Amino acid sequence: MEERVHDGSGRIMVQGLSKSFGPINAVQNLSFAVRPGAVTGFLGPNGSGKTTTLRMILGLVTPSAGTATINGQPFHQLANPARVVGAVLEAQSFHPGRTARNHLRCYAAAMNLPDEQADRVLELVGLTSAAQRKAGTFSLGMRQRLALATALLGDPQVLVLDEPANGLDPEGIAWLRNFLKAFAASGRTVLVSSHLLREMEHTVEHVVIISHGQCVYDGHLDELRAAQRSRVLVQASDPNKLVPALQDAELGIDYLPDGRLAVTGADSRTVADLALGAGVALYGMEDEQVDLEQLFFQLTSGQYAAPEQHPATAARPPDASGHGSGNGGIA
Ligand SMILES: Nc1ncnc2c1ncn2[C@@H]1O[C@H](COP(=O)(O)OP(=O)(O)OP(=O)(O)O)[C@@H](O)[C@H]1O
Repeated sequence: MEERVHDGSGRIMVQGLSKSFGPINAVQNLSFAVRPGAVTGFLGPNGSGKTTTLRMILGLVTPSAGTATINGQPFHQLANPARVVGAVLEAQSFHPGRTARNHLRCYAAAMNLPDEQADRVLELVGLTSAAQRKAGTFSLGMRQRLALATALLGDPQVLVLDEPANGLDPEGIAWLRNFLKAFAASGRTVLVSSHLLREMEHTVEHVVIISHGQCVYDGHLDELRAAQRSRVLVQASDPNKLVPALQDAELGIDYLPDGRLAVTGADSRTVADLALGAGVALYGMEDEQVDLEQLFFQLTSGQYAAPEQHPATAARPPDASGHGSGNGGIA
């Protein structure tokens, strides 16, 4: 291929980005950075503002406030955007009667790229054997691959994908995971949205989680994992007597609606010993493990009580209201 446009930082910077549609505040004061070399997951439930944010990054929606830049420039100021950013937004439509190869050749011609580039990207996405098939006969998973191939035509430095795993079977998801990881490992930038943390758990290193258009977590997935707290759920004969003993031991206590206490900071044996010391009988005890999926649900439903802040890290756990400052971790 001729001249490459890989000389920029490859960074996506979102600063104070907001978008309202009439009374709907789809995105509110959102800030985050996406760096090359790792896959960044942009996670949030349906309707949390992911697509609107990605469309603002790609210059398709005008922000109500704030900025989004790629390589330090707004999308519309990039000299050759298709060579800098490849994007797949929602399920794309293809001319049903056109073969995959011809579809790609049309786009390659529009970008001034040689025909051979079509075959190169078909191979990259594992569609070589379907090159002569009409796009109208493709399964949803194959259409996702063809959309990705289209995004890759310009050999971009940055990939932005909106829910690319939708419609993929487990094998397709595994393939996508390996592809995105390898793409990022080659020093490029990947921002990929999903409403399912589980789907992205093994793909992404860095996560930006949004809820109601606001950032609730921006940091490494490993640090989010470390923030998982297991709790001991205790049914005590006299909770009012047990609570001071737990407080003296500096343990965390939540009151559950069913009358049990949820204790953090100690294992069940320690809690049992403290109850014994306080002369309180225990009618039941249960270890509760909070998995990543639950944590994601708690973060995005706004009911999450924050773990201790990790001062030395850029990770930004939410405040007690379940919402972060919205200024997630800009370096
Ligand atoms: N063009 C529009 N006009 C009016 N409201 C819109 C428009 N686009 C998005 N919204 C609203 O903005 C909010 C955020 O939508 P957005 O599509 O960005 O969320 P999302 O996280 O991508 O969700 P999904 O995964 O369901 O696409 C929603 O309440 C949506 O209804």
